[in-house]
Amino acid sequence: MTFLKEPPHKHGTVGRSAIVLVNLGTPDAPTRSAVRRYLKEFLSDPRVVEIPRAVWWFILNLIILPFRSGQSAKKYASIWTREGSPLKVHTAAQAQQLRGALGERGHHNFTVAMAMRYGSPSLPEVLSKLKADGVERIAVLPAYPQYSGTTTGSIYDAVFDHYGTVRNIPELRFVRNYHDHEAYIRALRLSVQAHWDAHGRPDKLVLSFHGVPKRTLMLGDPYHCECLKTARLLAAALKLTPDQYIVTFQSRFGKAEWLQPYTAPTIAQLARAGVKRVDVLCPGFISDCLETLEEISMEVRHDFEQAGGREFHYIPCLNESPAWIAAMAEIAEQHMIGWPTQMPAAQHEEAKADAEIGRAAALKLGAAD
Ligand SMILES: C=CC1=C(C)c2cc3[nH]c(cc4nc(cc5[nH]c(cc1n2)c(C)c5CCC(=O)O)C(CCC(=O)O)=C4C)c(C)c3C=C
Ligand SMILES: [Fe+2]
Ligand SMILES: [Fe+2]
Repeated sequence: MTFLKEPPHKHGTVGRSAIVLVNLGTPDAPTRSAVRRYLKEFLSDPRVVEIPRAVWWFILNLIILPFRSGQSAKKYASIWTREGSPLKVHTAAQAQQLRGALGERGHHNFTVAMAMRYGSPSLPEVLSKLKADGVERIAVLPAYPQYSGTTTGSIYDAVFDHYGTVRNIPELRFVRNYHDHEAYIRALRLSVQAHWDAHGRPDKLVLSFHGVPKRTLMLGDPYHCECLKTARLLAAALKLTPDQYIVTFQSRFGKAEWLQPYTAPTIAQLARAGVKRVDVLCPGFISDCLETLEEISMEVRHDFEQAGGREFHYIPCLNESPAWIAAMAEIAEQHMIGWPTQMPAAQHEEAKADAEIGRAAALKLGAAD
């Protein structure tokens, strides 16, 4: 076993802490080849597709990638912006604003970075850069409020895999979920309230979460329960009665049964049943992306209108809303407890003196400076 080369040890520096905001990832461009590369990495993850590897290799390489890459590229092209993929643009902006919000709370001796589970910037790339910058403590913040083995679990895998190749491993902390965090629910409530203050209220609020195969629920994945809890807390915060909202699951992939009810047919059925206006919120996504901007705001909107619905409102994700940035700062702060991010000057001096002693001793042992 060989480990990655450690950067030269710098005596006289104070170890920094870092928050890494990790999102799913997205293609580098809305082209067939870039989407194929992204889908291949994503769909080869055994956390995402739990089918025996040899069987899945044939299905993925001979059926899914040749057909889906071109279709998905067209969808990506319909939401692509001048700055790039919305998912990446929002995640980068959130990381930058989180840095500012934590600074306002007095945390200065730390870094905020963003990474993607698939595509770039990759976790190994970002974690290596943090090491080179002298980071000694890392809190991993997944962009998923609800835990699922398919998403959060897979981020943990990638972090563990990376540190399996590292000699000097930093202190690690992981945010597991925040589906019921008061500040997250508050940010969702404020976003819905602002939409209703500007546009009036719907006949039905649809809370649409990304689906997962039903089998994962039966095998113990807590995702379904966490989605339902988010919905219950948000409905209570908005003072909604059970008939004023519904929880659905979108983005089904493949032939197997996924969590039900499915978003698209449910919304079409609402229109057929005489519901004139629906508002759709996707609380499981903290950034707008293909699944919200194209699938919900374009495809599902079309289905609703075709089925006789009159008014379809898509309520954007939390993105860079001030309440969400504040919520992220609160969640991050709770996971940095005890870390010297607000290090007083006296401690800085003490750490420097300790480092000098260490440097002198290491030099005596023949270490390079
Ligand atoms: C194949 C199985 C999939 C599982 C399980 C799954 C779970 C899951 N995904 C998200 C969040 C996002 N998924 C996004 C895109 C996307 N998801 C799948 C498949 C599964 N997802 C595919 C194949 C794709 C790519 C697009 C396509 O070809 O349809 C995205 C958007 C990415 C973007 O670039 O904008 C997000 C975000 C969650 C939260 C989740 C389980 C809880
Ligand atoms: Fe997905
Ligand atoms: Fe449940």
